[in-house]
Amino acid sequence: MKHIDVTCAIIEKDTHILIAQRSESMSMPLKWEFPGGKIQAGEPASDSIIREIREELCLDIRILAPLPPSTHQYPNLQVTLHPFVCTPTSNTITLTEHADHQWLSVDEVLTYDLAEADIPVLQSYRVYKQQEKGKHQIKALIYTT
Ligand SMILES: Nc1nc2c([nH]c(=O)n2[C@H]2C[C@H](O)[C@@H](COP(=O)(O)OP(=O)(O)OP(=O)(O)O)O2)c(=O)[nH]1
Repeated sequence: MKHIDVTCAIIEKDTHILIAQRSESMSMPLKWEFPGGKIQAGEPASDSIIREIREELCLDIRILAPLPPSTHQYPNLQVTLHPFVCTPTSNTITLTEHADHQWLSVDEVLTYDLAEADIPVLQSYRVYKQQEKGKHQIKALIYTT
């Protein structure tokens, strides 16, 4: 069974995150995903995601946090996704491979036809956001007491 390691970016802007639609000529045509791609031999995952987002979206990003890797078994392929929560550091998106992109709330993302491997990634992103919210509440408590 073929196994690949793939980085993907959950790019945040305000309260929305970006998903991209795979083109008809890609594998898993027209599925929606977090943009990214295969990690090259010897390449750190954090370098891979910055390279992939530059190549696919012509966008510069800064990594805010890694999320836990998640492995999914497709019928003929095993994919381990290495997700990173990111913020854009440049303004314009130009798609070089994908058919479309959308900025959406997490609830809206769930209504799109996502690649199956991305569902657990979205769940860990929800957990991450809850933890971040908790940290901010603790900080606010410390500064107001
Ligand atoms: N980039 C990305 N790929 C994903 C996600 N979820 C998911 O199952 N995949 C799969 C789709 C592809 O099989 C693989 C990523 O490889 P890739 O983006 O380099 O795809 P590709 O079309 O170049 O691959 P290939 O089949 O042409 O070799 O991982 C995701 O959120 N982001």
